[in-house]
Amino acid sequence: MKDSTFCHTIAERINTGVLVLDIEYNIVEFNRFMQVHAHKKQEDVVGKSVFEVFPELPRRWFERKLASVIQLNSPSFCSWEQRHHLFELPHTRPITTDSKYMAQNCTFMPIVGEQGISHVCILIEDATDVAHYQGKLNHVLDELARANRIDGLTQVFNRKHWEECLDKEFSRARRYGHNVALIMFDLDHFKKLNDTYGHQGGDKVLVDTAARIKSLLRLCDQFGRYGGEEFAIILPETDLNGALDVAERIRSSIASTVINFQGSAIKVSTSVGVSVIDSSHQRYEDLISSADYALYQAKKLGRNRVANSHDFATDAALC
Ligand SMILES: Nc1nc2c(ncn2[C@@H]2O[C@H](COP(=O)(O)OP(=O)(O)OP(=O)(O)O)[C@@H](O)[C@H]2O)c(=O)[nH]1
Repeated sequence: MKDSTFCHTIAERINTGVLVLDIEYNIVEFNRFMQVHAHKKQEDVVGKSVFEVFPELPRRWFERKLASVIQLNSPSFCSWEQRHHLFELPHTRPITTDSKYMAQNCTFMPIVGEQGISHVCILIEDATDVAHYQGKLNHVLDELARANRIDGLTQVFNRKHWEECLDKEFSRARRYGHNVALIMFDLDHFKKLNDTYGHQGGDKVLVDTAARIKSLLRLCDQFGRYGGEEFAIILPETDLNGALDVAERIRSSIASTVINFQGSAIKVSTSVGVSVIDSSHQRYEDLISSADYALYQAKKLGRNRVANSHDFATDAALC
């Protein structure tokens, strides 16, 4: 068998597209894979410009790619991750993918003739399965990353992630001398509420309360569930007066809202502790302790109220 016949037989049988162009972009070779997937016959495309046969090709990009392959006399690769596909070849997989076209890995190879590079061979590999499963994997990884950050019940940050946010915000504020305020609030007599309406009733109160408070906050505020029925909010670039305003808004919103659960109208209140970064806070945990201490004072003073740690600074230092 002659070399060219040998090569032609291989090109016809491999499960990869083979497209050979001359340096004027005219099609010279169009193997069976291409004929089947592009639904075009060899005799209808050979001799025609590749841009006429595949008008969807990104012409400028394609011309530059071929120019560099020819100039450098070196192969070049374009993966489906860079460009999902070059040629609009419908895929034949009985699976749902984001695109109706075959994902492609394309290799561009210079072919050297007697007078230098005369042609460029493009190998087109079907990467639809890989792209599909990579997409699924990315989706699962995103979900996992989200589950790692979000509290499953209330859909606000979980404690671990919220503390990581506070750690960063606290370091930034200390370094640049900026403000950062902390609000911690805890629903009052929640045990009694659970006893009266059951755990499901308690859960509904937590979910509704978290959603309502979230809607009161700015996008840059970081809202987390600190534990049980206790929540915490980081307010970047916020001074004491600003934080007290937000705290009062939270308190009054919770106190004035009725939560409907299985025909019952549940009313709940909250005690709120506020603290703003100052020189006594060496670590972010110190800021949490201050806000928590203020929250404890709000409970002690009768609940359904806001207290700030700066009013109890001396007491706190004694604790
Ligand atoms: N429904 C429900 N209850 C929870 C959840 N996490 C914690 N709790 C309950 O919240 C209650 C908290 O009770 P306590 O710590 O005694 O506080 P409290 O009754 O709210 O009293 P004060 O905070 O002093 O006003 C406990 O009964 C916990 O079981 C949860 O995810 N769902």
